[in-house]
Amino acid sequence: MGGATSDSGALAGWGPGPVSEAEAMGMALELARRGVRGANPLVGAVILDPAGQVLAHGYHRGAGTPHAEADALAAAAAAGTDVSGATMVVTLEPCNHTGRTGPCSQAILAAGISRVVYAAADSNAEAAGGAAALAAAGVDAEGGLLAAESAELNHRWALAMAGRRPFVTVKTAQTLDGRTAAEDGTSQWITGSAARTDGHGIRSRADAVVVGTGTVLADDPQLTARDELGGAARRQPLRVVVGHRPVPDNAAIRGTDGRFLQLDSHDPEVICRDLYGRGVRHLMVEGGAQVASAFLRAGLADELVAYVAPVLLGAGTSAVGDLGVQTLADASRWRWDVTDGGPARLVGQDLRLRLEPVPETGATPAEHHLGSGPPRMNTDELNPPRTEH
Ligand SMILES: NC(=O)C1=CN([C@@H]2O[C@H](COP(=O)(O)OP(=O)(O)OC[C@H]3O[C@@H](n4cnc5c(N)ncnc54)[C@H](OP(=O)(O)O)[C@@H]3O)[C@@H](O)[C@H]2O)C=CC1
Ligand SMILES: Nc1c(N[C@@H]2O[C@H](COP(=O)(O)O)[C@@H](O)[C@H]2O)[nH]c(=O)[nH]c1=O
Repeated sequence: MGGATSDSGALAGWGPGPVSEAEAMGMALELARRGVRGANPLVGAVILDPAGQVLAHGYHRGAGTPHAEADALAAAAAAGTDVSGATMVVTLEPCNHTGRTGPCSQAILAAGISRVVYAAADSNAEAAGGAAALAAAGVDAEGGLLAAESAELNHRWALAMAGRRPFVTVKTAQTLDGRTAAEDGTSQWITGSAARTDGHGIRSRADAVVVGTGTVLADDPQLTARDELGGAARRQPLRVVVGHRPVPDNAAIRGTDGRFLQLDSHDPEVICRDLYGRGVRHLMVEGGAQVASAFLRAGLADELVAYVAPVLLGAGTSAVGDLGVQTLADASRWRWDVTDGGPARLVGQDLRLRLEPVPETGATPAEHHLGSGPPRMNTDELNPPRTEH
């Protein structure tokens, strides 16, 4: 029986023969890395027949889209592949709750999967319990295979979950010399329309977008998510202003849809706690420099997305302000994020860079990325360039 895949590309780098569960987990981790960061963890799944042949695979494409297990099951169903009696190898414990999608534990049971091998347990209390539910229904559920690799992939997401705060993406649009505005405060536009549309893609995935009063008074931003033609995206974030000064009654950010909020605080922890209480699980910080720096100083930046324009200003506002770093040894160090098509991509005329904080384990970025798991797939083939989000 032929294997089904959720992508047009096959699992490049892996031969057609049977694989072990550990090798399948390696595949699932590579699939997970295709996903996009945000409110949900990156997850990949591979379905094996009893002989170890790959029947189907899938991954999670971000909040609101099918989970990896559902994606793999859908791929199998679309190909007419019977997965009853098969093994689901997945990088995260299957969820047991109805969020924006249904519980994976139920989908797995309905498909007749008889064994589930997962890597890391789900640290999201709202979704956990899938393994126990599966075991109670007679499925052979086993956790822990390559758990460290899976946990490492989602280390910042897990930190956010444990802290009961949103996953935070800090986005900047900057010049080659790291400026986000000219000396007179003008900043529209540093990056081109393609990069701005890409940034709107993050807005539409995020639950809330935050700027400081300085940005509101300087730019009068709309802060809505819009497509390349300026049309409203289907999903709109809550528009949040932080700071003491009042937001003018006629400010564009107020809009007319009621999705506007001002928080009279300078403290990122307070802001995160408040927004989490309002259901915000992915927060995008759009600046300006003072607010972005405050999140960085507080260790509350889980992802950095920098759009770098081929422009020099020589003076003006720096993308980030004082981080309390006096000497190089104290520098805030980041690593390139290899997920979601890779850390660097040309978007129109601008370069989009994506980074994540180095986990505090002492391992080097290379050690983190390469891990010590089973043989790896060809990442180039797994990460085809994507043109939009
Ligand atoms: N290219 C880009 O990516 C972007 C560029 N910009 C540009 O940046 C400039 C504005 O920068 P900036 O003034 O830094 O803008 P901010 O949006 O960071 O606003 C700063 C103000 O926010 C309030 N505030 C809230 N939290 C904090 C905090 N933790 N620390 C300090 N202040 C806080 C304070 O005002 P209060 O007294 O009211 O409390 C402060 O004066 C503009 O020229 C704008 O065009 C802005 C965003 C993105
Ligand atoms: N200048 C600048 C950005 N600036 C950010 O976008 C906000 C304006 O959003 P809106 O009014 O919705 O179009 C502005 O206040 C600031 O937060 N973004 C970018 O992608 N590229 C740019 O060159």
